[in-house]
Amino acid sequence: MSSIESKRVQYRKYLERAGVIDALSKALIKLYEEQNKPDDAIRFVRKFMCESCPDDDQFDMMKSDLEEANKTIARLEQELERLRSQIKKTPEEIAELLEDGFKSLTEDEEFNNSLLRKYLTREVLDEYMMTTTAPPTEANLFDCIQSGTTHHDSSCGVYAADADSYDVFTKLFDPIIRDYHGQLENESDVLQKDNDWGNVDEIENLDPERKYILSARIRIARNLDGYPFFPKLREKQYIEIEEKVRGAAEALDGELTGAYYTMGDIEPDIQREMVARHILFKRGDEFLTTAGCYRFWPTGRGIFHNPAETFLIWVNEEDHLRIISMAKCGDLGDVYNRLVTGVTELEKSLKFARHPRYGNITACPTNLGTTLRASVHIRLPLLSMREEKLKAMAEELNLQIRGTGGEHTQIEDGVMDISNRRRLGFTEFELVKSLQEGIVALISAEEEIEAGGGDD
Ligand SMILES: Nc1ncnc2c1ncn2[C@@H]1O[C@H](COP(=O)(O)OP(=O)(O)OP(=O)(O)O)[C@@H](O)[C@H]1O
Ligand SMILES: NC(=[NH2+])NCCC[C@H](N)C(=O)O
Repeated sequence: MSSIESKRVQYRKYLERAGVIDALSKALIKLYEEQNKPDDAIRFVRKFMCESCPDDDQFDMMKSDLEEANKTIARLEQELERLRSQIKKTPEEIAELLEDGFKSLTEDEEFNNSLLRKYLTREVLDEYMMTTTAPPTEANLFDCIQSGTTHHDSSCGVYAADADSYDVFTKLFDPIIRDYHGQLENESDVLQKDNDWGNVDEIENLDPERKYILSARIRIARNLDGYPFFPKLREKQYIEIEEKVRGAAEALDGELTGAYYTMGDIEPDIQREMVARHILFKRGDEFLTTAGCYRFWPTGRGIFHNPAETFLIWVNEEDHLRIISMAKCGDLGDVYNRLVTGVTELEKSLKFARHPRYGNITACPTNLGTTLRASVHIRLPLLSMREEKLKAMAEELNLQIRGTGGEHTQIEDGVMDISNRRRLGFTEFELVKSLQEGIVALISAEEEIEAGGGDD
């Protein structure tokens, strides 16, 4: 064997060992995580890593390959750190994190408009300092507010770590929910009644001449009963959820017939291309990252869609399911119809979580209730140049404006994403209808400006 070949053999062995260590360390960390002994895990893995390294002679032979080997080890170390940061914290550590987060949030003079900032008072913090949700999840307040205390520019700033979080930390969540959805005056016990899809035929094509609307989309979120939300999901649960949703989706028929693609099997280039075509979610939203949304990526994540790409299910993004209906035109009626059929079918085989007060339950309080966001990508060049007028109309019509790259993106070339802002306290039908009315009003305003008026 030539010395190069021999080096390669050694190097392969070395990498194999690194692979073994990698797998082993992950398993170990998880085991120790259960027992709340992170340091033992790290020590054990490091010791194992040393024992498994090639001896000195072998090391000499692989010197030229050491850079690669080091990268492998660095990746392993990084993985260890990543896992370590997820390991269960002591109540004292949690209290310290909460104090620090509260301090930095309340002392920030520049970014102070989040709902978290508005409702996280000293009293609320003290009351929940040592509280956790029910086992086995045992989420603490920090699991819910970590994103908002890190990103002071959040509009909301909280995510429920499990369904129980809404009840256990109610003095924080309830006012946030009622404020966001315009229900501050509503004292009733039930803020969201049963699903009510209404008369689907009343929803129409909003732009039959295809002058303004490029596409329409309605999505709802669902979470499976009995599982925590993304901040506390374990790797095994990600896989279980994916399996359940996949099974239910693959049983759909007619126009909804499609295939499931697990994220790990979608090439990165293809993923990027699907994101650019607005059909796939992206990884990396900073608010979600801090809340723990991308742990164990790409495990359990994926997408189901029909060949026409008009019916899609996102699996294990922000919620366990995002059920989506789309069309490359303004036919909101067609989109709504398909969504209703899809969710009705899925409900037959999946048990979705509901809250007695808030209805369909989601990780983010802004999505509770109907969980429905109906949107159009619309070109309104004249109105978009009149920013104040557009903003005032959106406010009046309860609409939200985003860029077409998704949430937290900017409007480009007069094309924007306009959707209903509220999701709770109204029926599904009322919200889609209100988006319909809002879009009709915006198109009329655009036409008025086109005709030389509308600048009052
Ligand atoms: N009407 C639409 N036509 C085509 N694509 C759309 C439409 N509305 C949204 N999208 C696309 O869907 C993707 C996800 O959008 P975005 O993240 O803003 O909202 P979402 O999926 O409703 O969830 P969330 O509100 O939780 O962020 C993006 O690629 C966005 O461009
Ligand atoms: N995808 C969402 N849930 N968006 C709404 C809120 C996003 C972010 N946490 C904020 O507070 O600004």
